[in-house]
Amino acid sequence: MAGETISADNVGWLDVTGGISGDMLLGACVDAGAPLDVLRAAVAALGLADDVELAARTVTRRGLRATQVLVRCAPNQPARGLRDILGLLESSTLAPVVRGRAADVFRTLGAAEAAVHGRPIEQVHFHEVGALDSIADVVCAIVGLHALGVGRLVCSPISLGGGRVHAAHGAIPLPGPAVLELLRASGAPAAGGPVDVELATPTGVALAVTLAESFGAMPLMRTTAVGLGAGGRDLTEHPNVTRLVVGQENLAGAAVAHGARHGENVVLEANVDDLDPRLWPSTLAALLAGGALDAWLTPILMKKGRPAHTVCALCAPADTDRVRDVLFRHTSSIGVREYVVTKTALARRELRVPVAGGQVRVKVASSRGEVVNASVEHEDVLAVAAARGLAPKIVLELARAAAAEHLGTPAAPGTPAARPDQPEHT
Ligand SMILES: O=C([S-])c1cc(C(=O)S)c[n+]([C@@H]2O[C@H](COP(=O)(O)O)[C@@H](O)[C@H]2O)c1
Ligand code: NI
Repeated sequence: MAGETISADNVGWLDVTGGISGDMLLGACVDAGAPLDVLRAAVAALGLADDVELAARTVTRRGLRATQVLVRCAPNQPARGLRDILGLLESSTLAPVVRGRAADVFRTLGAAEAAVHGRPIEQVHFHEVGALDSIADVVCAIVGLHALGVGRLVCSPISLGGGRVHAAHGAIPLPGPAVLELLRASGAPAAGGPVDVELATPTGVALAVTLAESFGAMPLMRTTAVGLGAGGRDLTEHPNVTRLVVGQENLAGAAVAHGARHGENVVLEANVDDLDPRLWPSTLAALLAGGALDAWLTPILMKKGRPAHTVCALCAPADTDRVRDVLFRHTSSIGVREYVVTKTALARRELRVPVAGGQVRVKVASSRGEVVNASVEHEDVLAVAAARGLAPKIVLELARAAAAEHLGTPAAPGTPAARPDQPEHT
């Protein structure tokens, strides 16, 4: 795994309406095509090859074929806290990206346990979670997703189940305290039921809320692989499986040709004719602070000939509730329209160009492999201008010219044909 280059061009949709645990996600990855040997190599990279054995078998759950991954561990393992687990990851030869994501999952879980038990995170005991099988589950699920090329993960709402589970400290009500805290902290959508057994474990939920970029329905994709990971039980009412759907997001021929990515966002909007106009700037700022990717105002003429504004906010589906709350809190509107929009985003990269002794970032966008836009980061222009005592317009022109020279493109509009002389200053 060490030093391995991982391609992450695919999107993954995790259907956890049948529940999620660490080993169910692992089963879904293997079922979707992640080679078991790659996962075993990850265990070896952790230095645990002698202690953890992975096996996979085909099972049926409510008539559905699925893969169950069995993680067998050497007995008499020491109790491990967050520091031990992070140390294990740090001293491994796993790829840095895998180490980092696994550490994120355990920190998320540690924070939830700390909150639930009212202890500092360093003193948290991971009860069952600290066992080797959970460490293997987390690391191998992350490696499995990477082996499938999943760069972006979307997750369905989580089915939690219900009833009680018998754990180290006795019977605990479900959803368990750690799961509830993970849900509270992440804002992930979840519901109890539909059966009275534990469908979502702390490790499974920590993986979902840490790795998923957003929650919702299956995103627009061209499906290339489907994997079903089995839980331990074949319930009579409900298939106890986690499903993983892997696919390509670059759907439309045009988008593929442009090297662009599709994504789904939500637009929330309302027509408002009675808000004190001095409140609009703070409203737009609050929308952005509340999670909106963009927020804007359009002057309109409303019914009854009233001059008014349409306030719009664009956000990720997972942020819709928060952004809607801001709209209601900051405007006088008592209703909001919402619709899902798709977006084609060109491939982009960041360039840093030296300008007047400083550095300015430039966002370079390409279509069909050709650079079509180079956008200078204005905050950097202002910073360099302030540091060097120059007018921002001079720094902007220098940055555009430097970017054009670096990219071998004609100077962007607004860039002078010849570079202005570097002003002297002491
Ligand atoms: O033993 C205790 S105290 C205990 C606490 C909690 C909390 O939510 S706090 C949960 N559990 C149960 O342990 C297993 C762990 O599953 P993993 O797959 O996440 O390791 C699960 O059944 C939890 O509900 C135990
Ligand atoms: Ni606990």
